[in-house]
Amino acid sequence: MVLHLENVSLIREGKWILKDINWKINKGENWVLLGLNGAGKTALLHMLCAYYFPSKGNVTVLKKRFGKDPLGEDLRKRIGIVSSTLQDRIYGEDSAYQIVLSGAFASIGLYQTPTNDMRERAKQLLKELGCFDYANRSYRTLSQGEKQRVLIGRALMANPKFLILDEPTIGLDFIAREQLLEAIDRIANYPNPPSILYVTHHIEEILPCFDKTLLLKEGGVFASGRTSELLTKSTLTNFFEVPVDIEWHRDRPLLSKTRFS
Ligand SMILES: Nc1ncnc2c1ncn2[C@@H]1O[C@H](COP(=O)(O)OP(=O)(O)OP(=O)(O)O)[C@@H](O)[C@H]1O
Repeated sequence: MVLHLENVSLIREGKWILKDINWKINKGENWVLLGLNGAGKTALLHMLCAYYFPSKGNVTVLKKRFGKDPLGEDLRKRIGIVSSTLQDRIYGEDSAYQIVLSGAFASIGLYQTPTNDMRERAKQLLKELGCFDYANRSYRTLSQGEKQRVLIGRALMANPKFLILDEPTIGLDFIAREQLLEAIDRIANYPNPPSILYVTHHIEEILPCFDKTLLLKEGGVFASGRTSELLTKSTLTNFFEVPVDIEWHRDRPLLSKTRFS
């Protein structure tokens, strides 16, 4: 099991931000976490990364029960994360290559000497993700799309079992977004892939490899299960509380609002 949340709730400043969340991610599953602004996605992710401790309930990630088992560096390496919080912490003067390499140590910046195997793996990831041409450029000079690929490379460096991609397409144009989604699809089809959790507001970004979806609304689970069964006109109309239509085009969903109310 990759993730198990049991009756997880979170209170901040007297307000229930997450309410009674139950959620299991099994090995081999790829999930989308979908919610509108303020639904609690960031709070939930902070809990998975042990930045927040639940006010109630249990969080278990990769067999480590938070608050019971020591978490340590090993767990940090087994969870790869790409998020805007991470992006803000990266050192702009580091090269794309150094940033990918730093993933081997789950560190921000390189403080240890990488082995030759690590160097080879970093180069291979840069190639796979189409970053090789700018491997020696400093991070701050990269475009948003280039930065996101480098961070995905960093997240993959330690061969994680769980890869969390928190709104990775923010700020990307259509072409950069589709290229990034193609790269994510390739990762999902690796021989021994990590389970991927893809957090988004955008239904059209749900790739066929994301077979499971959790709809988060006002801090609670609105629905969860097979993506194809959840992404229906009636479920999404109830979820968004506005009438919507959903169409499928080449196994990708397209959402539209049917009328203004
Ligand atoms: N530390 C905190 N103290 C008080 N309220 C908080 C705290 N952290 C989050 N919240 C509130 O909890 C709710 C959920 O916030 P969260 O950032 O998790 O939403 P989100 O789904 O990530 O939204 P977005 O898509 O806009 O990033 C919001 O109403 C937010 O204002």
